[in-house]
Amino acid sequence: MSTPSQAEVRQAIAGAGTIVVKVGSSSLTQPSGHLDPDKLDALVTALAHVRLMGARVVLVSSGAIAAGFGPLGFDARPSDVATQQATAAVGQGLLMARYETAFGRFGIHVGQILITAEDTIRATQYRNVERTLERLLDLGVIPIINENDSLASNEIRFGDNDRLSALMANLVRADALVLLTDVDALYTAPPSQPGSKRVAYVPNVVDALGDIQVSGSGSKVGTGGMVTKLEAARVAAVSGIPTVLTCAANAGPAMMGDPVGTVFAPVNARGSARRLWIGFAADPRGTIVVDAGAAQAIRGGRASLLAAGALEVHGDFSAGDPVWVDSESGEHLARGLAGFDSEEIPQMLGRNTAQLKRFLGPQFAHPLVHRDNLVLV
Ligand SMILES: Nc1ncnc2c1ncn2[C@@H]1O[C@H](COP(=O)(O)OP(=O)(O)O)[C@@H](O)[C@H]1O
Ligand SMILES: N[C@@H](CCC(=O)OP(=O)(O)O)C(=O)O
Repeated sequence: MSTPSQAEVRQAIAGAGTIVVKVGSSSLTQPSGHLDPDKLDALVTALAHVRLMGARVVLVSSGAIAAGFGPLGFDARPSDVATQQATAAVGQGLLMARYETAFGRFGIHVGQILITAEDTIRATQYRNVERTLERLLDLGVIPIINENDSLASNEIRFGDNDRLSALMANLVRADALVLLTDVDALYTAPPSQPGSKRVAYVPNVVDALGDIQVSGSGSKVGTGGMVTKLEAARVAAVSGIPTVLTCAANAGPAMMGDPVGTVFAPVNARGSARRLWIGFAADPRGTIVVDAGAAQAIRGGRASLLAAGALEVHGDFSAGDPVWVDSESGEHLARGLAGFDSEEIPQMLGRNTAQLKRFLGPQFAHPLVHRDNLVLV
């Protein structure tokens, strides 16, 4: 795929039929960290215009914790996980009530989807989310997505809505991803550093960022800073989706293709959404180590991982969980969804399909990871 020009990428964003917009807590809050209804209203106005012009819009919105801590009587955003989760449970409803009223002024309905990594990694649940979003968009509704903070545990959370928004863009096969934050663009260094310059165009976010310095969140309320936004732009780019990153006040112009913020070109043609999801959505729970023959077959890109080529299994996982597939030297070859629980695998190691069937039963005569669930890294 040849690299498009900046103008072409901006044009593609302006013409997007389906658009995923992510807004961070820092763009919805006052300096004190509390939710700012005026900022929320201004964002809704920009999104409503795009929706009323015919685009399908998905909003990934942070802000549940920001909306919840004031009403609960806290002076600042809580820092321990349990209080954050409780605060998000209170704030999410308040946040949605604001969105419902604000979009209601334009006659637009919203629908809430709260999601955890765990919910979506298994094929059936992934398909359910996909189907629900599709139907909501067909109905003209704006789905509003947030991580299900109250259910997600530290180990399994997406961790930040930047990455979640890129995965959602992939899942709904969006034509553009819009990342809205409290800076107007990506800079060559954190904007507080003297001499940092705006970057208007990133033609290849996968390998052309060596000279950009990024840091974590600059605000009291945001979580991932520029690091997770670049990760989101990367996931979108390899999914074939262009991204624009700018401040919430520029949402309208950014979606019209005006020269604001930073645009990131797609670096791949669109791949299978499901396989990309396996590659990015969740952290592997274990590892299956394979011999040289299996490693070669997997690198070829079309083989399932058979027990005959597997040497060791590490970790505690269930069938359907994501796992690493590693070479004997410890190199990650692929990510995949395990076909068996980790405790079932040791007895299968090194056995061919006929042996598995004869000694363990026909239910074991299947790949450890089927090729449809295997993604090279
Ligand atoms: N190179 C950079 N260019 C722009 N912003 C940067 C850079 N490095 C770090 N940042 C910081 O990232 C912050 C945005 O991230 P964050 O606070 O997590 O926002 P959000 O709540 O929108 O997710 C900015 O306020 C800025 O301080
Ligand atoms: N899910 C959390 C926000 C998590 C998050 O990614 O925040 P941010 O970095 O502001 O986009 C909430 O709603 O408060």
